[in-house]
Amino acid sequence: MGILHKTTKKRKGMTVGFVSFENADQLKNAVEELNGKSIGNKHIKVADVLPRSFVKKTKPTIPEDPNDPLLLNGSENGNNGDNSVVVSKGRSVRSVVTPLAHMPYNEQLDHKKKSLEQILKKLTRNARKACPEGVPQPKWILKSREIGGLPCKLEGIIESPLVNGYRNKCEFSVGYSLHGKATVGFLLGNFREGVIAVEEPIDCPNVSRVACKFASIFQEFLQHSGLPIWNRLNNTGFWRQLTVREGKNSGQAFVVESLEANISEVMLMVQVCSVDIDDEVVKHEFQKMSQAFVQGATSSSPSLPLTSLVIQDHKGISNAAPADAPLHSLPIPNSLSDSLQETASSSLDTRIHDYIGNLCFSISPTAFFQVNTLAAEKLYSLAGDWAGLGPDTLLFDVCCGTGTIGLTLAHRVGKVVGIEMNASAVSDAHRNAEINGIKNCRFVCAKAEDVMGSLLKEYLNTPLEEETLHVSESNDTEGPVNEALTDKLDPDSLIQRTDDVESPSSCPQDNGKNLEDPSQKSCISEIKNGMDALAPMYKNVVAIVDPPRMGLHPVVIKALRTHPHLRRLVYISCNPESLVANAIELCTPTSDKTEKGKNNRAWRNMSSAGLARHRTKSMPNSEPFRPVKAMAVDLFPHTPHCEMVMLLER
Ligand SMILES: C[S@@+](CC[C@H](N)C(=O)[O-])C[C@H]1O[C@@H](n2cnc3c(N)ncnc32)[C@H](O)[C@@H]1O
Repeated sequence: MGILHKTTKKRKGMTVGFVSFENADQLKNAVEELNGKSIGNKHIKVADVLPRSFVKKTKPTIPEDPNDPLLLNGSENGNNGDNSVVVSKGRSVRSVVTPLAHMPYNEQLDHKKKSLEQILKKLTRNARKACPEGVPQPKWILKSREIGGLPCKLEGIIESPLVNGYRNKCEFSVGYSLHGKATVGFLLGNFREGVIAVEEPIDCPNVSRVACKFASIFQEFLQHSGLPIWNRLNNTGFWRQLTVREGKNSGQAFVVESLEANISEVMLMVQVCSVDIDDEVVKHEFQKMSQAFVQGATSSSPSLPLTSLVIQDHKGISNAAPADAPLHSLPIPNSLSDSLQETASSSLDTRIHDYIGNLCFSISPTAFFQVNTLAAEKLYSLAGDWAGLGPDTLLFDVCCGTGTIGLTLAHRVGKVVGIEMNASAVSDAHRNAEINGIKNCRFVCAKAEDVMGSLLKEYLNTPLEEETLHVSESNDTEGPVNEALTDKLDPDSLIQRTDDVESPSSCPQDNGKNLEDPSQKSCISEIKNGMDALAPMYKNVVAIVDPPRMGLHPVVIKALRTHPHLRRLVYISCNPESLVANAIELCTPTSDKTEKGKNNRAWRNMSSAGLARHRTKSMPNSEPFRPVKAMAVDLFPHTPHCEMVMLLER
């Protein structure tokens, strides 16, 4: 009907469907247009969605994405503003956020290993089912019976060097507690379940004392603030979320016995929604808030570091702000104590730093960085060891964030090509290469699905047709891809994104430091304007992929699978289900009778593995990879999550 909206959802057989909108205007217009309209002999009735009241027996919600503190909070949260919070009896914030905390750590590891084995078996089962008729089953499937149905050996799980207080980043929701008190902490469940109560994080063993303390300072401040806290039932209010990011300013050895002594930088990012609020009032509140943070930090014993204070202004319904949500930094008042005067002078430097091995990483407020730095170091070194690197290796670091994997392995390879869609993370990656004196890395700011094919071709020294740079393989995509990945490519989009890339010299946090590396502005234009001048024929082409929770885009999988020179692929994943789904597509044999993808909607009800099986039917005939070995690294003690690494070869 041409009605603008964000998503629609209706289960088969249900007479009720759900429509969500980008903004209040869209919603208002849809209500006016739709209410009472007839479809066939039925009339549409529009009603508000009321959260179901919480049912006692509901299973505790396990946060879905350990790296995304938003989901650590519950992906949707809220309070109803009148303090009549939905009661979730018997739940504690500790059991929601850290559901394994009641087990000794070695039992937690056993528990995770068993559940990973179950997930891995899906790879064997689905690849066996998807193997085309007349094509022999690969050896790894036949041999799987000898190892209990696993596609390859699960070599174990590497424990986290730090078990408590390991998170270097926490996003605390602002809401009302079960007792109606304005609270800064974690949700007791998610909005979908009707749970909107927020409780203090004090009992969550994965949160550091420093982060807890800042949450409590902010909570105290909110009791006296003149501006309202965010109400998720009607999407109004001002204060939404507090992110605490911790960093180090020197690479000296980590002292496990005294965790706080290792933290020398703290960035606080406060998310607000300033719509319809007078600028002067906002300014005054921010001043009071900065004072409160400084006062709280200096009066703590020992005092807490506070090096940057950032405001993120976000109007959207969920707290998940887009990467381009406006950010501005607030000066940190240098009154109160001498120790803070020093930090005040650097208050415009809105970044934190962390160390992996002996490399320093400079991280901007919204860029991804693994939340457990010491365990991440183990993860990256495992991935490097399995990747079979050498001076003749070209390493693709797919979904490279701030460049962590590529930069830590750069000294072991000929060249690193990193691909990342978040412009500030790419800018950080360039800066990180510069500050660590690393010269053999190139970072491309784009969605991997838009450039993977072109980059692989470039390093094969195959001349690229001008059009292929624009067309992108995503035209072949069939069936579902995650919403975030369904962007239609417009011919100019690649060029557009190049311009979006923050040039380090114009970066407000740059303190005037001009990093004169032309490659920093290169991005897609570099691919277009004649490729890497030196693009030699690397003997050994390896990819380490570390995609977000939903896994790799089908176009990226196809590009990796159909590139004959790519013999080894190391897949890192925080979601073993999507790793398995992607591995089904990478490892299932194909035949020369490729089916054209049918444009039916049956995929809507398919599991991720079923969907992957379906996609293998239209994979061009190509040599499949085989799973060689897998290993987990526990980055998230006390939660059911861990990172999984799988080596694929052919
Ligand atoms: C799990 S993080 C890994 C980052 C990095 N490898 C690290 O360990 O710090 C996933 C990264 O993928 C990026 N990303 C998400 N979708 C992407 C896409 N379609 N193309 C390229 N990068 C993407 C995110 O911005 C994020 O930085």
